[in-house]
Amino acid sequence: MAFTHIRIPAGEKISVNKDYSLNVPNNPIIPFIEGDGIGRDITPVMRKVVDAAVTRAYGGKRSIAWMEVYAGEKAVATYGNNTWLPAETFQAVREYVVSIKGPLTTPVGGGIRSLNVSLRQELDLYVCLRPVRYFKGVPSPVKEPEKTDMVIFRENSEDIYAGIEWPSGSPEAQKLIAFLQREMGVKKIRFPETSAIGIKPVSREGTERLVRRAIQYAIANDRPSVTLVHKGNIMKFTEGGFKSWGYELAQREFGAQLIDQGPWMRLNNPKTGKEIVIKDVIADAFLQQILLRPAEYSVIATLNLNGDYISDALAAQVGGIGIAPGANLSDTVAMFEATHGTAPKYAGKDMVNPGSMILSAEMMLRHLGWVEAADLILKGMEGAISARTVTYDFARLMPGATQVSCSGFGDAIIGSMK
Ligand SMILES: NC(=O)C1=CN([C@@H]2O[C@H](COP(=O)(O)OP(=O)(O)OC[C@H]3O[C@@H](n4cnc5c(N)ncnc54)[C@H](OP(=O)(O)O)[C@@H]3O)[C@@H](O)[C@H]2O)C=CC1
Ligand SMILES: O=C(O)CCC(=O)C(=O)O
Ligand SMILES: [Mg+2]
Repeated sequence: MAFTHIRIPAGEKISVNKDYSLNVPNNPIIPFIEGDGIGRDITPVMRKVVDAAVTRAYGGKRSIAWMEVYAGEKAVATYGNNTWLPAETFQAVREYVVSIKGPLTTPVGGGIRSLNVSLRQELDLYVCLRPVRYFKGVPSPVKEPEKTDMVIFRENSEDIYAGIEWPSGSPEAQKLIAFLQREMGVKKIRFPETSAIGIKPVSREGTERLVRRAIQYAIANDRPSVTLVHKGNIMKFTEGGFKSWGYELAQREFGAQLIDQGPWMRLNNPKTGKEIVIKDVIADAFLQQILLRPAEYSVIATLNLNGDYISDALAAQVGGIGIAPGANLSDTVAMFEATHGTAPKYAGKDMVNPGSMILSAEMMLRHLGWVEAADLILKGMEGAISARTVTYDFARLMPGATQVSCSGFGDAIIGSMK
């Protein structure tokens, strides 16, 4: 079907096999969303770095055909009529299988709901995958940042992010509160007249598909443990359910056995024969342990809100959200995106760190199987940082470093690929 505003470049579509593996042509069409705020700074730099890596790795045999698709402020400017997320953007992202996006603005307290969350929900991108690793030379607030090496699997389709909530005083909130009080015997709403109210759906299916992907990842990548992070002591049936269903899945599908009386379990990695420990920790305790004993954690499986908080907290330990990459995944579609937002005060200043988006693209290249190009991006990033050529966020913590612009950092990465 023809698009209205999306221009299809010369190139070929990626397709998905029955076993979810990809057929990647040498000139795949990759949709990209520029993003709001600093999106206009970091997205062009990401594209330039990726193109340089691909050219260097494959000498013209492979190239990416970038296809701009629209969301956020640029969509409204392009489509009019207050169109924040055009239907053809969903269609393109689904049809072309692998895409990358810049950050999108979400107003607080009113206005449109999160476009980021809408994309994830609509496309059922149920895994938010956020690896957190240290690059040598990056300034960090902790003494041994290299001990932080975790991969977060954040459930991306349910929890309070489902957006089922009503404002204080609204007829809907009043109706729901009255129902809870009259029909469900609820007596614990402290200020029923003025309460806003939200609903937190957490399902067995949603938990199982997320935890399954986390364990599969641990097996494929020779990781020593998977930790279920939850607040099940307080939210017994939602977060507590996540914990129980996660353990049950590990037993049922991966043959995990209790360690002593449990609840911790172990399973044998069928690829390596090594042990993988399945454990759990309560979310608040986890947030202090990642600072005190980060080496004890490897793969993390958690619910949507916990995963949002944990992502930024862990990113800070290894240098900040300027270099925190990520991906949103369904069984077939993959949409890569940075962990950070639109940082509006820096928009258009060619100043911020493009590292998060570049490393998200590095994950994307690896997902395509273009590992040589992905490796070149890592080499370039490591080279630029070790030469102490960095953007403001690192420079302010690295006395004597050379501060460069957003685009200057991209050029330093390209220069270090040699
Ligand atoms: N996936 C997405 O699209 C996301 C969108 N958002 C949205 O973004 C908007 C702004 O959110 P906000 O809470 O300010 O969070 P942001 O992540 O946009 O920014 C917070 C701070 O993080 C630092 N930062 C962010 N990105 C970079 C970068 N590339 N390089 C260096 N430093 C960086 C800056 O710190 P400093 O001031 O110290 O320099 C910045 O002020 C909101 O509308 C929010 O909803 C938020 C998160 C994810
Ligand atoms: O959608 C948003 O505006 C924020 C999302 C967010 O913080 C995240 O995904 O990490
Ligand atoms: Mg966040």
